[in-house]
Amino acid sequence: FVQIMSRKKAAKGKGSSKSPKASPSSGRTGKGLTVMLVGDSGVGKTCLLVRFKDGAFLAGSFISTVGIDFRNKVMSIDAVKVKLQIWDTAGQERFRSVTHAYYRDAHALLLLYDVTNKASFDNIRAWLTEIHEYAQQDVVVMLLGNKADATHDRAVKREEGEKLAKEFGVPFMETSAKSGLNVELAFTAVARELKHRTMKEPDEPKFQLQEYVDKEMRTAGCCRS
Ligand SMILES: Nc1nc2c(ncn2[C@@H]2O[C@H](COP(=O)(O)OP(=O)(O)OP(=O)(O)O)[C@@H](O)[C@H]2O)c(=O)[nH]1
Ligand SMILES: [Mg+2]
Repeated sequence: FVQIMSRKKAAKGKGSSKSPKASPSSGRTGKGLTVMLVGDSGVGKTCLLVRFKDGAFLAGSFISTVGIDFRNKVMSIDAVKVKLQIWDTAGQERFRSVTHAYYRDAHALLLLYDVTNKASFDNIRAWLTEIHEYAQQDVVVMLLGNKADATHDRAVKREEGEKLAKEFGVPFMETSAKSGLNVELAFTAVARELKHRTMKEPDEPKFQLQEYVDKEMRTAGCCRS
């Protein structure tokens, strides 16, 4: 198996996990929780990750990810440190077979479409089929409508995203890598869900991901960023 890295990472080589070899075989063996970003090319997966990791937005020219890229981030959830290993996949069709190899080791998937690109939304069904085929049955999936800041170019209504998510029984929210809207929340929500699963007390009620997300958004007012 040949490791392919994005050009950006190859050039910079900083901030990424030291050993991408840890995957795909050891995703469930103490390497932390693995969260994989999937969705069409250009929907903003890399930007979402960079926003989450570095708090910055990559404006300017679009550098499409080649193969797969890795970033680690430690989060503190209820005073417990949770290590997330985040896999940023290439959305381009020609890298699909690379991505397939990683699905089974992912604990959570953030599935993105671009609210300004109807085709990326229409492809969500195909992505869900692919997930069903390659990922673990108990994988946590969350649907994200990214680029929510781009009001003038919007092509997919928030309600459409909500409806699709409901149909497939997955939690949903709109995000923006540009403004930062819900970026932290998206990762926190899946990390919480995964933490609950691994450290479950016998009497503890099941963690309700969508309820948590809705509550967090309410308490943050209309525009959490
Ligand atoms: N307005 C706006 N633009 C965004 C946002 N997120 C990403 N973009 C832009 O969308 C383009 C694609 O972003 P990327 O993050 O590189 O897309 P990707 O999903 O990683 O694409 P692949 O690596 O090819 O799969 C870039 O030009 C970004 O500047 C967002 O939240 N709002
Ligand atoms: Mg990318």
